[in-house]
Amino acid sequence: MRVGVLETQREQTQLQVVKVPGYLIQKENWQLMVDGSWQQSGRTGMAYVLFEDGAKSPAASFLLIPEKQKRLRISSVLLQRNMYSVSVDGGFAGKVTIVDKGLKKCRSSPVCVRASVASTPLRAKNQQLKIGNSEKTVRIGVLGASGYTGAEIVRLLANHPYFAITVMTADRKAGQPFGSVFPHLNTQELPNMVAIKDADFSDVDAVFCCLPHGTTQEIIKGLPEQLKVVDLSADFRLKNIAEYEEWYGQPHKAPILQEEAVYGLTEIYREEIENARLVANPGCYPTSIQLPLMPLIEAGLIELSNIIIDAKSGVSGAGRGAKEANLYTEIAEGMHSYGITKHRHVPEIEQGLSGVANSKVTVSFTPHLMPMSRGMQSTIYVKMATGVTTDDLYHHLIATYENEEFVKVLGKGVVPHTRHVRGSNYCLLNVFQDRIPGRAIIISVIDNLVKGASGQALQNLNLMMGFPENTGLNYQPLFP
Ligand SMILES: NC(=O)C1=CN([C@@H]2O[C@H](COP(=O)(O)OP(=O)(O)OC[C@H]3O[C@@H](n4cnc5c(N)ncnc54)[C@H](OP(=O)(O)O)[C@@H]3O)[C@@H](O)[C@H]2O)C=CC1
Ligand SMILES: CC(=O)N[C@@H](CCC(=O)OP(=O)(O)O)C(=O)O
Repeated sequence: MRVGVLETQREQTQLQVVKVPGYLIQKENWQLMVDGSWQQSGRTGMAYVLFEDGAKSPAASFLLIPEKQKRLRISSVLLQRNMYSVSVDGGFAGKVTIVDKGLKKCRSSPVCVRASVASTPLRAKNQQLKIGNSEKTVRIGVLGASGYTGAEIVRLLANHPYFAITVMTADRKAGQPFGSVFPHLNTQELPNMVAIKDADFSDVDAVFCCLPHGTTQEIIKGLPEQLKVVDLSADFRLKNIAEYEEWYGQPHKAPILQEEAVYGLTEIYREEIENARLVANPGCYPTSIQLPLMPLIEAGLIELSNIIIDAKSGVSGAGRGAKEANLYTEIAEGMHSYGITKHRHVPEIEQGLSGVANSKVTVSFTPHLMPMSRGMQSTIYVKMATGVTTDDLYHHLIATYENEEFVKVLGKGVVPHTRHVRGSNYCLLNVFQDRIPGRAIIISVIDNLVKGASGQALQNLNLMMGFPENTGLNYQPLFP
């Protein structure tokens, strides 16, 4: 059954409201049908869902070919509200139809469906720039493919319909076939790993830079300027160069690029990331900590002082390079703290929290190494603002993340475990009442290699290239 139709012309940005009283769109049956032609045939078009508050989320991407009709399934998580609109861009002229195969009468209030087409020439041009010259596939370089986060990028891209790896680099393992370094990914057809100096970037549109911090700045500086870059290292995360030099003990070698870099905490800085060329992917601890704390601080629900973070990481967080401290005998059958009072993620966490607070926030942060290969938990102790309850914190986090695919607040009292996010891009959160009146305990878990590194990096590159940010990331966690 048809519930909304819009005829449009190129360059038109027009909303048409179609009211369907007494009906609720069943999200699992909801489809967009586009029927028309595109100015930029052979490129990728985007459908967005626009929410009442002005927020805009990519919903589906599709190849712009002059086909008669195309049905697009919209990511269902975006359709949990009753009112939204849809925009399609990429230089489209034709007809958009919203189709609901399972339209059912519902008991709730009347629903409005708005259909729109936004297809200005500028949008179409941006889309063209984003995708690269006449290619429908984005050509990807993975720098540091022989490391843990590099391999995780390769694993995730195996399911990506638009990204294809054309260049892979390694240092000590340069020259070795990727499948012999990581036999679990042996079935993929991949280029050989080469040293960065031998890599040919003429066949690359975007790179994931999975190199140790300190080596990264000069390497990114040497890349062709048109490449989009997501840097997984810490080299571009701190806005203040002096602070970088203080915490990382070395001079910054690319301060101009530092100014350009956008901090890639996807759910918080989505719009800046969409328009960025260079994204500094957050550290794993800062991801697990800022996702719950930033909205609570911004809303004034917790005090800025007395934030205590007890965090724990799996050993893959330290990378694949051999280090005495990471030997089996040093890690197994026990746990220990490290970096006490001086871990380099402290300034990154404080930078993010201070930014939303508009004043300096300091935290007590102690990381621990756990005898597990992947996973991360941050247990965060906070003092609530006067009159605020743990229910207020809980409901605020629910409201903040209700339309997010990868950040989930669990049901009341349900404890997030690291094993609930293993191999997936989820961050699971919950809030608990402390025994001490006025205080609350927040628990946040991620997989350090996915949401804490390569998964979030892919989320970011999807946005930078104009694709739905969940593309290639629909992995359910491995459990048990
Ligand atoms: N592991 C994690 O959970 C997270 C890591 N990060 C960050 O991501 C980056 C990569 O981490 P991870 O994959 O764990 O690290 P690994 O140590 O596992 O891998 C490092 C990669 O970089 C290559 N490499 C090392 N030195 C050089 C060099 N001088 N020039 C060129 N290539 C080099 C290595 O090649 P080869 O092996 O052939 O020598 C390898 O491919 C780091 O900056 C890390 O801090 C961020 C968030 C989480
Ligand atoms: C277990 C372990 O050693 N973890 C790493 C953090 C991993 C990470 O996020 O590192 P970057 O900031 O370099 O990206 C550490 O504590 O240094």
